[in-house]
Amino acid sequence: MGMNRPITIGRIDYANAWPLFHELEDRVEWNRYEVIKRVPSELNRLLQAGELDVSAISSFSYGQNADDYMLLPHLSVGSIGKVNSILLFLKEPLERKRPERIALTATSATSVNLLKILMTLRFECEPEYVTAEPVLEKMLETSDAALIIGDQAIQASWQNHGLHVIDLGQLWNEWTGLGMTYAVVAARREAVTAAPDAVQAVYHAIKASKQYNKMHLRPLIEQACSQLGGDSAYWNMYFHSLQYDFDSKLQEGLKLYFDYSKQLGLLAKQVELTFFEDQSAQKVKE
Ligand SMILES: C=C(O[C@@H]1C=C(C(=O)O)C=C[C@H]1O)C(=O)O
Repeated sequence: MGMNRPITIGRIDYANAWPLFHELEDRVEWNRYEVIKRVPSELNRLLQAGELDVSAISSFSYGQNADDYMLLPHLSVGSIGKVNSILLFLKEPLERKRPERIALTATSATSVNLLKILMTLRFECEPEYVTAEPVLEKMLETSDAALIIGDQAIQASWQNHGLHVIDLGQLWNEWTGLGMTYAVVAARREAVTAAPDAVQAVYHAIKASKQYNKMHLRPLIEQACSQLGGDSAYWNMYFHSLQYDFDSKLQEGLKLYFDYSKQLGLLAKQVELTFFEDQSAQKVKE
C-alpha cells in the first residue's frame, strides 16, 4: 500500500470553486501533494487519465466514469435556482425564435449536457451544437446562441450587449422544482485503494477549507473584485447563492439529470452515487 509519488489534486480555475479550495495548501496534512488548477473539461480529462488522484470535476464526468470514481461527501458546486455563471446568450428570445445553431463552451461538460436536456425535453428543440472557445462575440459570429460558464459568463452578464440571457440553473429549477449540481469532488478508486490515508487527508483539507471560507468570505470577495471586476455586493450574492454541501435535495436533482442524460443517450448507463467513506467518522461511530 501507499504511493511513491505526491498525491495530485485538481481544482477548478473559476471563482465558483474558491470557497472549496482557497488556502487549501495550508490545510493538507500530508507531506507530498500537488495542486493543479485548470478549467473543468481539462480536470475531467486528467482525472480520467489517472494523472490526478482527487479532483473537482464536472458532475457529468462523474456520470461517465462512476465505476472508477468515488464521490467525496458534502462537497459540490450547485444551485437551487439561479447559478449566475451558466448562461445561454441568445440573439433572439427563445419564445420568438428557436435557435438553429448553438455554440458551446469547450470548458464544460455538465452545462452543455444540461442545455441539451432542456432544449430537447423542455423546448422540443433540436439545434445544431458546435464546440468553441468561450469568447462570446466570436461564438455569435456563426451561431444564434452561445453557452458560456464560470468567470467569463459572469463578466459577459455585466456587459450591455443587448442579448437575451437565460440562466440554466433557474430554468432547471423552474422546470423540475429541484436544484442542480454542476461540479462534484471525486477520487479515483485506485487512489483510495492504494493510499486511503492520503485521500482522507485531502478530503479533510477540502472540507476544512469549505467550512472556514464559508464563514470568512471577505478575502474571497476582495480577491474577486480585484481580479475579475464587479463589486462586493455582487460577489457576496454569488458566493452565498451557490450550494457547496451536496445534501440529499441536491443529490435528488443530480439523479434526475443523470436519468435524463441516460434517456437521451448522453450517458451510456444508469449512474449510482457512490461515496468515499470518511474513516475518521467511522471511528467516531464505533
Ligand atoms: C457554476 C459553475 O459550475 C461549473 C460547471 C461545470 C460544467 O459545466 O461542466 C463544471 C464545474 C463548475 O465550474 C460554473 O462554471 O459557472
